[in-house]
Amino acid sequence: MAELALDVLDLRCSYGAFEAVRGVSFQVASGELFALLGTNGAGKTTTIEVLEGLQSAAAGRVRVLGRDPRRDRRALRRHTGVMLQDGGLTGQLTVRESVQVWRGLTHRPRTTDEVLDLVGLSPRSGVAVEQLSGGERRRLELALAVLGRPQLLFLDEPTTGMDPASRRTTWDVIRRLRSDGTTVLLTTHYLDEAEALADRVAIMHAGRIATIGTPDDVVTVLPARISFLEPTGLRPPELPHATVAIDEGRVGYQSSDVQVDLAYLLDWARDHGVTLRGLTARSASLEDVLLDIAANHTAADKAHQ
Ligand SMILES: Nc1ncnc2c1ncn2[C@@H]1O[C@H](COP(=O)(O)OP(=O)(O)OP(=O)(O)O)[C@@H](O)[C@H]1O
Repeated sequence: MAELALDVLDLRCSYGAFEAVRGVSFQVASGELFALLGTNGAGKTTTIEVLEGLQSAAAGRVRVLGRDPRRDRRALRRHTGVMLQDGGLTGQLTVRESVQVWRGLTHRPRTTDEVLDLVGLSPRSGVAVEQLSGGERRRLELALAVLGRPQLLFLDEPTTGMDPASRRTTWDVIRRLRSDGTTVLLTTHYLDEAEALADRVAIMHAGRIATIGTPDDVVTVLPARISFLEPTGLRPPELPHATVAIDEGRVGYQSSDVQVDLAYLLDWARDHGVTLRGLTARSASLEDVLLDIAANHTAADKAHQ
């Protein structure tokens, strides 16, 4: 792996007697966009707070840009940008004034025009923060996080409250930052966001990393899905590599060889003169993987409590 921006080895964190992070290890290369995903209470925020130097680890070794995030917090602050879930903006200031205030606190900041242009807020520069939409507010928080051209950017739920168009604009900004060489650690509950943006993802559950890899690799552990509306008066066929279930008028197959099964299904439909209405065939998604992890780990988690 290229130079490491993040290096986490066997991290453990506790709140009193409760161990919230139970031996987490991962590495993020410089310039990589890495998404930390998981179920509620999985330990993502705790892990990120350790990386940001806000919390101490109970055990393990953590390096951020080669430094100890707790001991070297001040030095690291120059090289990292943090977009928090509630960025502490002042409602009466305009967008431009907010950026100007933060510029005064930032080492070698971008110009106000550059950063507003980057996040698409130039047309809103004279508007008071309290009059911004939720999505515009998140984009202003993103502008403040990248004001100091950070090497490493922490993005915590960056598109919460945004409509689809605003999300796409924000994705483009994040992609641009990444292509300029910024390392990004993203957390999000929108799994399509991780699919669209991340080079690699880790899915945490109950204090551990359940799976890690590229989005494509992570989803291959589960079968692909084929589905269509149930044809009237005809039993759907058995497919060579799939199991089938019918739910509320929709036929759903889970297939370990989607190409062979789909060809078989289309032959069957032609031979029987059936139109497969609403036909879809797709790989498993990150959401399928997360749901599977949550369902299958439940018994083991209970044993730990
Ligand atoms: N200050 C605290 N005191 C006690 N327990 C805590 C504290 N903060 C977090 N926890 C517990 O630690 C576990 C991990 O919490 P954490 O916030 O890191 O999870 P998360 O993955 O970020 O969850 P979410 O997606 O719901 O925000 C949870 O069971 C949570 O209840």
